[in-house]
Amino acid sequence: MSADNKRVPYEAFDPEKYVATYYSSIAGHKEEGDVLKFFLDGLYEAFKSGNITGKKLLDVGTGPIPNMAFCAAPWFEEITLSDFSQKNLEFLRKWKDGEINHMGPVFEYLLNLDKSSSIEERQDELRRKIKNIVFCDVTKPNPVASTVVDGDLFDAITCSNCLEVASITLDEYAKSVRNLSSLLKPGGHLVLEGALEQTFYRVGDFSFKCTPINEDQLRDIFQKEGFEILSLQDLNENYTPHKDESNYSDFKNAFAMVAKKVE
Ligand SMILES: C[S@@+](CC[C@H](N)C(=O)[O-])C[C@H]1O[C@@H](n2cnc3c(N)ncnc32)[C@H](O)[C@@H]1O
Repeated sequence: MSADNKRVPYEAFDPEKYVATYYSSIAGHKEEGDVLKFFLDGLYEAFKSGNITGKKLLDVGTGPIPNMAFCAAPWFEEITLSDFSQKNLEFLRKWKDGEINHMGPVFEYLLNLDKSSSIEERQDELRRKIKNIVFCDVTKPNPVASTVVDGDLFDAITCSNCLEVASITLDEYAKSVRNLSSLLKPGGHLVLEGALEQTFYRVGDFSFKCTPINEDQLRDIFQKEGFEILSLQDLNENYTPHKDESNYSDFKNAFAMVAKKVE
């Protein structure tokens, strides 16, 4: 674990509690409004056209949940999942080996939108295409050093609810964007989702600090770091908002963004 991240005690992140709190049903946690549905709809929208495609995909800060990779899998040959927490990496390996099947409600919801094939087929495809499950620290240059050999960069990166929790200041957030960008081919896509103006979120008894970034700051950072923003949605009136009083997190809004690294 890096020195800087000692202040981010990710050994306290309990994958089972996280899944039980935020992903046990498509309604998500009752204090969070419709944010899970919004994130999943955003993923479906990003990938449904097939325009985001290529050989190698990296998912950053996967946590115990490969939902972004699930939507991307039909369009890529090789997938790398990554996370800072060894507990999450172990959890993902167990899921890939078929020892855990915790993704039912999320996969069902996504397949209902795209009506392509059965959950079993899509889950098998994803498990087969996942080639690496590796440690990642987005706050460091070359965040997944072990998987980028001879400058063979990724065609696309997906990342949800990670950048704002991996950093505490906007400067750190911008550095993490730069670090991610260094892994992406020019012209490659980034599909990013997350919380806006969130200062903490809780897993079990543990409260994790976040950078309370807003939409203008987000746009500004990505444009300065050499991305063209192709789409940026936030929670609109179609979704139930987050409760004002919540023990679990304090986000004011959420976003789903597709951006392209300028060539
Ligand atoms: C709120 S969870 C999000 C998990 C999943 N992507 C989702 O959307 O539900 C945040 C994740 O970011 C990971 N994380 C925290 N700091 C990180 C860092 N410096 N580099 C990479 N991942 C990090 C945590 O281990 C955790 O799995």
